[in-house]
Amino acid sequence: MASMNGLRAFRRCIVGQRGLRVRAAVAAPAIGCLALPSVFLAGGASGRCSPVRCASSNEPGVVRGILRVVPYGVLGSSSAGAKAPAPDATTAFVDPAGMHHIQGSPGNAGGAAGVIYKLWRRLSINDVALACQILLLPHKLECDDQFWQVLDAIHPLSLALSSWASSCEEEVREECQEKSQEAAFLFACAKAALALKIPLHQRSALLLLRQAAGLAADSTWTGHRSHEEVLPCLHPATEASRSIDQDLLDTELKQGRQCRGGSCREQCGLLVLDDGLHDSEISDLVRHAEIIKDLHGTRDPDTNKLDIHLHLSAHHRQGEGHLLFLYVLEKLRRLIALAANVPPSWVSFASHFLSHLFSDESAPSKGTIHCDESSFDRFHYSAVLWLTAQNSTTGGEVQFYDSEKRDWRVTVQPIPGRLAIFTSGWENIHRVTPLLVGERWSLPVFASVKAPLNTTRISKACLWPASSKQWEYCQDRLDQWLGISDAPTFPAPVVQAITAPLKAKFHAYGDGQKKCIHVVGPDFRKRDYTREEAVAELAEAYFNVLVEFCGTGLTKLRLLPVSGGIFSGPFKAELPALTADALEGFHRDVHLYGIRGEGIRGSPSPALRPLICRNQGRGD
Ligand SMILES: O=C(O)CCC(=O)C(=O)O
Ligand SMILES: [Fe+2]
Repeated sequence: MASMNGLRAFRRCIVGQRGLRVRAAVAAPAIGCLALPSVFLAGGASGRCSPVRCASSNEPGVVRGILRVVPYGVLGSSSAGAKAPAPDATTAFVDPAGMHHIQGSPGNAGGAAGVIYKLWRRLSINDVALACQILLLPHKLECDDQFWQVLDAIHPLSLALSSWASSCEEEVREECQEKSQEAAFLFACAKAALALKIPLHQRSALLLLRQAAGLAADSTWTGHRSHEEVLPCLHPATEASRSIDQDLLDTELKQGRQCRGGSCREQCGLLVLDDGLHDSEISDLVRHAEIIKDLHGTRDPDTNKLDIHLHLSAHHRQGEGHLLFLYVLEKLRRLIALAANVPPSWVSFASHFLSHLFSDESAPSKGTIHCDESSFDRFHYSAVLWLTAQNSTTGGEVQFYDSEKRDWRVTVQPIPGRLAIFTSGWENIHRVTPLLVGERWSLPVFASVKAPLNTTRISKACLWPASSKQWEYCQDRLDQWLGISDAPTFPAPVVQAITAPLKAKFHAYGDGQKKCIHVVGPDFRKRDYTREEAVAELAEAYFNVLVEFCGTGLTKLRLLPVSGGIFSGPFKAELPALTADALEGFHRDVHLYGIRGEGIRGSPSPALRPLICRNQGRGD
């Protein structure tokens, strides 16, 4: 195709006056990239025209003659059976991205982008080659810029940390390796980045905070246990209402786990671990709690109890103290997962708060006898971390009940850093004895244990797939189940470049073989767009894609209709026409300014300067 005919043909084709198959597919672009015909920008068939500029003449022939509508997707195939080769090393393909995916993670993206990320994911996760390019040799054992660069660029985090450690100079390499496994170091780095509010590192910092909590949980788990009981699980023999004190003790019980709405194992028990937190962490957490108590706390007049929930802590913005609270909570969540013998992703908090009691003769604490799961169905596992010391003289100990012997079976003395984890059912009816002297701080947490997905279905699909569809389901869900789809982010240069809709950024993945231009198209559902505004924004997005393409020196570009999926909103039916207009408008602008960016008044247009490139197309 050459000259204006190309553009006209393109327009006819894309708006559906010709080529029914193409029209149908373009008009319903949300079905995914593989099913989509691409709007295909190729180098001029004659070989003399570049995708952006005709090399042989200075005529402003930018888009004309180089657009071709093809009946396959940017990855080379379509559900209608048309096939083209997968993009090779000389072809860039466009990813119509969503802003929150670019800035967050590709996980769970749908439509065309979702299909592209599947490919992207397989290529870029654990991409050690990429890691090595980015690594500079660090000399210092600090979470310096170098450290963050590595962390932001490589996923999963454990791989990033080991890459960082192995990049250390030989004499400190061993020390780096130790540091990369040390909860305190990783948490200190996370705190530094989060407290300094360095937006770039925030995601890595949160991952790091979780990693640190996971390591700390493992070490507490293997530490000293002052008490360990395996118990038969119990629940009410008949549908029982919430009860406390004597009513609860009188409830008839039978064996078995209730665990409503959850996926608990038929294993119940009580475990007391002694190395829950370091001394400095305990004093920092108490200090944090005291500050919030003094500023915001309101005591329950009936129980003389004051609870500080996470949102109150967050609201108060005690930066470091709040992060410590988050870290401790995450550590407790991990420990519950270990005790419940389930993956951490199964455990979510239903409630948690820093709890304060102080002895007050006028309103002594009551020591209500209760069962956590009887209070709330969704409490499947409980844990309490104690931050102060209590004993039989001071009161404030925790007693667990033996329903068969009808007596207290064990008394646990709170000491700072001690931690009890127990199943929340009727096998663990308990009370806090009235506090007689002093003050008491504890951190009780209540967790639901729930398999995030239908694991039976996943297992079946993975072990005995009856169809390719089932196999796909297996791969998708397994990724999700293992947390893989949540793990990666886009590479830092992409995240840094695409900070707003309409921006585009080229990145080569997988040893530089897969060349992708990410672009965030306008989301026409976000506000009321006039048709002109819609065309203008699309044109800007295409412009940005072409500028990126220009910079690559590549010869072929596979482009699909930007904003063609769910972003098309009210323009869904009209999108093919909008696409044609946007590309035509783009052509007009270039015509106006001239291909070298000289404006009509002779002044260069800086916006168009990047378009002066010499990509020599061969056609495809
Ligand atoms: O603070 C404690 O030691 C335990 C509190 C408790 O049992 C609860 O809040 O359910
Ligand atoms: Fe309790």
